[in-house]
Amino acid sequence: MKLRIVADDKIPFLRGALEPFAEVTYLPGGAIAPADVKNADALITRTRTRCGEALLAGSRVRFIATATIGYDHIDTAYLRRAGIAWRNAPGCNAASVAQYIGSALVSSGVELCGKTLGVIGVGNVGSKVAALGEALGMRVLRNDPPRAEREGSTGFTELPELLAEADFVTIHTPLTRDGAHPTFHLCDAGFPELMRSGAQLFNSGRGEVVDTAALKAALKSGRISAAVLDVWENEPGIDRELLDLVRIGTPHIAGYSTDGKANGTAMAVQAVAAFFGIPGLAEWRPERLPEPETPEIELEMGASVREQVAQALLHTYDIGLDDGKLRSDPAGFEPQRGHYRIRREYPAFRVRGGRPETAAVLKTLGFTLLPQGSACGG
Ligand SMILES: NC(=O)c1ccc[n+]([C@@H]2O[C@H](COP(=O)([O-])OP(=O)(O)OC[C@H]3O[C@@H](n4cnc5c(N)ncnc54)[C@H](O)[C@@H]3O)[C@@H](O)[C@H]2O)c1
Ligand SMILES: O=C(O)[C@H](O)[C@H](O)COP(=O)(O)O
Repeated sequence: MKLRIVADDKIPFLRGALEPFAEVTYLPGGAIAPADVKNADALITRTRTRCGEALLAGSRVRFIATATIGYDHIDTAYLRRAGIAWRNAPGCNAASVAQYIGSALVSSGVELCGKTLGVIGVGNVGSKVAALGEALGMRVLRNDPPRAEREGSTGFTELPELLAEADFVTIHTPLTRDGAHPTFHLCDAGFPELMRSGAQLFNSGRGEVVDTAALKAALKSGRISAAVLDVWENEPGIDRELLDLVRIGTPHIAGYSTDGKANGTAMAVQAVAAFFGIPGLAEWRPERLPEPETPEIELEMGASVREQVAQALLHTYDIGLDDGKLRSDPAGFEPQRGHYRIRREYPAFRVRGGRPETAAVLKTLGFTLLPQGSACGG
């Protein structure tokens, strides 16, 4: 008998991949109910399907693949008890989040070179964000107590010191509520008090890592000068007053590059194939990603290095577009995610005409450099 798989209908590139081997039912992630999964062997999910006892008790599900990095929607303790195996997609959209942070930084209007970037949570995403900061000429401080415990403290900074020194603080931890270093409300009322005056706070980890009331108070008092939020407590019912207070607010799309989505889908398909012993899918990937609308960037002659780098980064990802859409329709949080545009990462773009220093930065970030005056695509 064919395998039965229930999959979230908003996972791009998935349709067709497993159909030769399985009967696949596509459903809206947030609406997947016990009756839908009762006779399924496997689920392929996103963050919108809460995978715990309420959904899975009495089902025949043996495997869950989530096409996402985060897995706080999965009750791993229950799955262990129930004998259900699971996989996430580590690193799949890390470069996408770094692209998001790149646009958040260059759109701040601040001269970044020489400023300090504090990265909290230095895993797949945080490491890429740290590398981006260094490519932009920033001094980078890294805070990651679990890593510091495992690897030794060299290269890591204690949180109070990071907060005292960073001009930009960016959060990239998972959401955890127990263990030695829980992150739930890591940014509480005391956190802004430790931040350097004039500093900005970015959160693209999980909304619940930041206490909404504390952040609102800190923004109102000016203790934190500006915030960029991609993730929120209680999504999609976000706090409208907080949205009004932040410099940039987006509907949890930092990881939504087309490349990141394709990676997540590929890792989920490969995980299902490995678990059930399906042949021929160990290297499966979506065939070809759509090209960016305008893959070539002609940098403005005479512009400064800072302006040219900002032009290139914002060309690949215009963060203001997502901010504008959310502000004009905060209730459209989920539809804006569900119908997200094609957004390619830096390596899908070719640049021409930059200053040598600009070219060096963009090359480090993965852009292709075109010689001056070369033919299209040449
Ligand atoms: N906004 C988005 O679209 C988006 C996209 C991808 C990931 N995420 C979120 O970002 C998180 C991080 O992703 P990742 O791929 O880097 O995960 P990861 O597991 O590779 O890295 C997380 C790091 O955080 C560290 N950490 C844990 N607790 C900490 C604490 N209390 N203080 C400081 N550091 C701590 C861990 O040691 C680890 O190194 C995910 O769990 C997910 O919730 C959001
Ligand atoms: O954890 C992740 O990978 C990201 O937060 C991801 O962008 C979540 O996307 P979703 O499953 O909510 O579409």
